[in-house]
Amino acid sequence: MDIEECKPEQIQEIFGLADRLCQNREQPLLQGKTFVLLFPETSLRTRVSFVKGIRDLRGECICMSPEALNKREHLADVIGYMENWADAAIIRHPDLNKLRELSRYASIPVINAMTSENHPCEIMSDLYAISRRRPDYKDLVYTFVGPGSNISRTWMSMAKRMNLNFHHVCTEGNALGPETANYTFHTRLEGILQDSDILLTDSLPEEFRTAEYIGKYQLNLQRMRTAKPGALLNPCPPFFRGEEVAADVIDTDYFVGYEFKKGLLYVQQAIMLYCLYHSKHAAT
Ligand SMILES: NC(=O)NCCC[C@H](N)C(=O)O
Repeated sequence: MDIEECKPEQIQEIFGLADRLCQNREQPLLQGKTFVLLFPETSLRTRVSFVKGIRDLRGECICMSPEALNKREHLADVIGYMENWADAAIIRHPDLNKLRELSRYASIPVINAMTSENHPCEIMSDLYAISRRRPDYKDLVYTFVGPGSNISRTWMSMAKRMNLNFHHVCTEGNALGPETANYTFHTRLEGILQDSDILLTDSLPEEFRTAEYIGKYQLNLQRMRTAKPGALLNPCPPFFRGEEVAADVIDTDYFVGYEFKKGLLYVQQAIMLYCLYHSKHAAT
C-alpha cells in the first residue's frame, strides 16, 4: 500500500525474488490463482506489465474499471464477495484511503497500482533497476526535479526507508515536507546537478508548464553534462519532450527510461508472490 510500510529487508527480498524471476521466466508459480485488476483504460505500462506478469506465471486475470469501487456499497461487502473468486486484487484508484479501507476488510492481498498520493510498485521497480545497474546505489545522490506528486512523494518515502540521499529541486514553497537526514529541498538546479547521480522527474501539472519554469528547471543535455560522471536520467512516464525534459537528452545514454521499465514485470511478479505468500494475508 505504501513504501513506508515496508522494511528494508522486505524490499531487498522482493529485489532478490525479481532477479530469480528474471532468470527463470517460465515457472507456473501463479497457477490456480485469479487476480482481479481494476485499472482505468488509460493505464498502459502498469496494466500491461501486471497482466503479462500474471499470465507468464500461469495465473488468471479479470480486468475491470476502478469505477466499480465508486458505489454506495460498503467496501467490506465489495471485497467480502470478491474474495469468493479472487486470490488478490490489484487496483489503480486516485483515493489511497479507499484502497486502505478495502485492504483492512480484505483477507486477500490488495496491491496498490497507483493512487494520487503514491505509486509504490513503480518506485520499487525503478530502485531495483538502478540497483542492478549501479551496485553502489545506496551511496548515490538522487535528485527529483519538479513539484510534489505521487512519484516525488514515493521517492521521498523510499529514501527514508532505504536511507538514500534524496534532493528535491523546485520553485520556492514546493517542498514535500521538512528537511530530514534523507531529504533536502533546493530552488536552484545548478548548485545541485554536479552532485547528482540519478535525475528523476514526473510530468508537469499544467500550472508548471510555463516558459519561466521550463527555462529554469528543464533537464536538457547541457545540464545533464554537468551532473556526476555516469549520471542517469529516469523521467517517470508519461514524460513530455520540451517540458520537464528536453528532446535532446532522450536520445543519449543518460536516458534509461525504457530500459529501466523492463524490470517492472519481474518486480511486480515478485510483489504479487510476496503478498500472496509472505504478508499478513498469506494463504495458509
Ligand atoms: N508509469 C506510470 O505508472 N505512470 C505514473 C504516472 C505518474 C503521474 N504523476 C500520474 O499520476 O499520472
